[in-house]
Amino acid sequence: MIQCLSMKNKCIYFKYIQGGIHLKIAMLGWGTVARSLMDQLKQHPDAVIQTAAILIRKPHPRTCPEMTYDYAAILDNPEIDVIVEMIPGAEAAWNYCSQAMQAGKSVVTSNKAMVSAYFSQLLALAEKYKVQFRYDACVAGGIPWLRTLTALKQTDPLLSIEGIFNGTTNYILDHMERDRLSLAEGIAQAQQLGYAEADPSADLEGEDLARKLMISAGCAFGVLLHRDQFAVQGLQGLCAQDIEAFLAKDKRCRLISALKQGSSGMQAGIEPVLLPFNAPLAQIRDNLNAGVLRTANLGELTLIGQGAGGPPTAHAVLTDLLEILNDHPVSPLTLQETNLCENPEAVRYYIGTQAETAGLFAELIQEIRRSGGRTQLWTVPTANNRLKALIAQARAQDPQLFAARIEEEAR
Ligand SMILES: NC(=O)C1=CN([C@@H]2O[C@H](COP(=O)(O)OP(=O)(O)OC[C@H]3O[C@@H](n4cnc5c(N)ncnc54)[C@H](OP(=O)(O)O)[C@@H]3O)[C@@H](O)[C@H]2O)C=CC1
Ligand SMILES: N[C@@H](CC=O)C(=O)O
Repeated sequence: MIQCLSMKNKCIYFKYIQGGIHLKIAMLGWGTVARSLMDQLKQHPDAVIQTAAILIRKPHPRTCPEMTYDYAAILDNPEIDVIVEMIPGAEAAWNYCSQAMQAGKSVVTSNKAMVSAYFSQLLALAEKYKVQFRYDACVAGGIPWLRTLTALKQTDPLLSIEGIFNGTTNYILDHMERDRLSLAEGIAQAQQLGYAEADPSADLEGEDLARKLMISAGCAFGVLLHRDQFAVQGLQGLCAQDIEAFLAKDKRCRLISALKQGSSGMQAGIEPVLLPFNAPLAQIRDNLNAGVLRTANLGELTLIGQGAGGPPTAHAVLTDLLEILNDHPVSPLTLQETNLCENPEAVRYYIGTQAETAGLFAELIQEIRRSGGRTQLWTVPTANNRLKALIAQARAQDPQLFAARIEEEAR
């Protein structure tokens, strides 16, 4: 029996099979996340979700009957309720997902490049065509981060979010320290483990984090951040001598994203931070992610879990699918434009660079040493914007410069 449930102008087809409700999906992509999703669908005790089609692209061969190169046929198939989009990059995915919603199909995606680039358009399409749009897998892999932000802000406005949201770079930092891997070896291992983006420079240079911060900002604060509103610094230039210098000072480097309501407005930043060994975020190992949120009444809440890789990401996709199947409503989200401001506090930085460039910081040096041809300096507390401007100038001279903000005490 087929029953048409009320999704206003378009129907989702539910089938009652042996007493269980059945949802038909089409997967877009057949990579790390899609294969893990297929495994989890097969393991699920109630066979409630059926994969009717898998969109692949040539020259990938059709290795099972569900595989197709024909997206139009997927869109035309009225039995397919949900498009599960798991490909890299914004543009092709946006074409697929926008067409899907216009065809009355709900969309579940793990694609943060697309969601961050087309966030308000995707929300508007879902509203217009009365379909569901779910994207929990886009941030922090298996941690229910976005759904927690969305739920909490309804009772208590969020004050800040921060944490570690890229499994690849956390894995690299952890294993450069523990196994003395080089940056290149760390990237290669993270790729093998299925943590890295198709283009791993998105992980290394922090663009993946920028996308995740933009999506988190929408769910936490209802704001639409644009990529050109905030600076991002990744791990480019980091070398073994830098790691040795951090250890000698009882510091551990982590790539931290933060978004907070300051006294003069909202501040956003993504950069490497040197944490004392006993800081909570310094304990985050391997590909784990840790999201810390603060609200006025709840205080601080930290969620730690698998942040990258097929199984945790597919788990988040499956959770979204089951919510659609169970007809859980999505909390309405509208995004407002906002202005960001600079952190006005004085900060200290570590800078690893070549001898010639180090001279730019002459007035600000608290400590300086040389190691293996690298000049390593620790600055005195200095106005944030002055230091950032000097670092940008120095990096133009030495692309291998690595800079990290120093956090003095564990918070
Ligand atoms: N891996 C992870 O830990 C996480 C990934 N994500 C996101 O999930 C998505 C998938 O990631 P992942 O599975 O790791 O990526 P993979 O690179 O492993 O797989 C991507 C798949 O998409 C296919 N594909 C690429 N472009 C197209 C296209 N235009 N049409 C049809 N198929 C296409 C690729 O096909 P082909 O083989 O032919 O290139 C491949 O099968 C990405 O958006 C990623 O950012 C999100 C959270 C975590
Ligand atoms: N490349 C990403 C994958 C998950 O979002 C990461 O390493 O975190």
